[in-house]
Amino acid sequence: MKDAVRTTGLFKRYGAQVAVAGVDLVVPAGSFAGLVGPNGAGKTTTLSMITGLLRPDGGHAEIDGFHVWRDPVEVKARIGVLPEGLRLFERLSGRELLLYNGRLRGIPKAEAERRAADLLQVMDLADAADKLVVDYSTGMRKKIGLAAALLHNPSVLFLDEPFEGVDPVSANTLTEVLRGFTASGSTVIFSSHVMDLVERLCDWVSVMDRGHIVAQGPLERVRAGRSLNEAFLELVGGTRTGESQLSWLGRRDEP
Ligand SMILES: Nc1ncnc2c1ncn2[C@@H]1O[C@H](COP(=O)(O)OP(=O)(O)OP(=O)(O)O)[C@@H](O)[C@H]1O
Repeated sequence: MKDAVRTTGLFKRYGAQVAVAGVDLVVPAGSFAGLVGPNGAGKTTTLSMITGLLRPDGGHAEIDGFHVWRDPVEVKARIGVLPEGLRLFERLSGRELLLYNGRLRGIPKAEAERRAADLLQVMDLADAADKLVVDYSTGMRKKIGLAAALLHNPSVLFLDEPFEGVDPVSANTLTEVLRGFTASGSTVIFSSHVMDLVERLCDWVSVMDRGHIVAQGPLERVRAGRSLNEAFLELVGGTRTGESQLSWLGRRDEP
């Protein structure tokens, strides 16, 4: 099967801190892939390097066979990104934001308007389409960000914590949109801490810990008969709070 994403020895350090320590990430085309790992594992740094937002100190990354740093135009045309801490043009309305993105991507005006209307409808943002983005809630911002990332029909979609702050009804809608997207052969890669969600949505999982990939492959192989949460805790050495730790917490001394 063709790989949508392939990195070789991807490496990044911040001063003395090695954030990504030689990562070989592989995601087959058409996957709904989860990138999971504890806080500080290097997920955001890895995704930033793959999407061309951050230059690696070593190694390389390919998307649909195109080199992220050598063929940036080819790569940028193929990817959609919903980054962490998304910055939006606050003084545009949701609709204007989508149309502006459409123009940047070279989509003809009438087609961009049609796609924007479809996306606003599906994301349940039609009533807020003419409201300024600055007045959107956290979940609405996620949804308009996702709509903007989908507008040009990318082949590979990168999402950093896409469901954070999104209500259950909207999360369900997003899930359906993304499932339909991968069913047609496109690829989704998203980072999350919510194992149940990853287990429910993904058919491919990459587990990162301290800058390394510690497990990667089809969900069933990574789980190996356990829940993904159990597998995750075993892989990253989940610590249990022993009785000796925080022994004062919750204690009420009798007067
Ligand atoms: N701009 C930066 N300057 C210095 N150190 C950084 C910077 N960005 C990330 N780091 C460090 O790199 C490591 C990996 O961070 P990264 O944000 O990639 O992890 P993550 O897996 O996305 O974490 P989280 O799940 O908490 O979002 C951490 O130790 C972090 O402190």
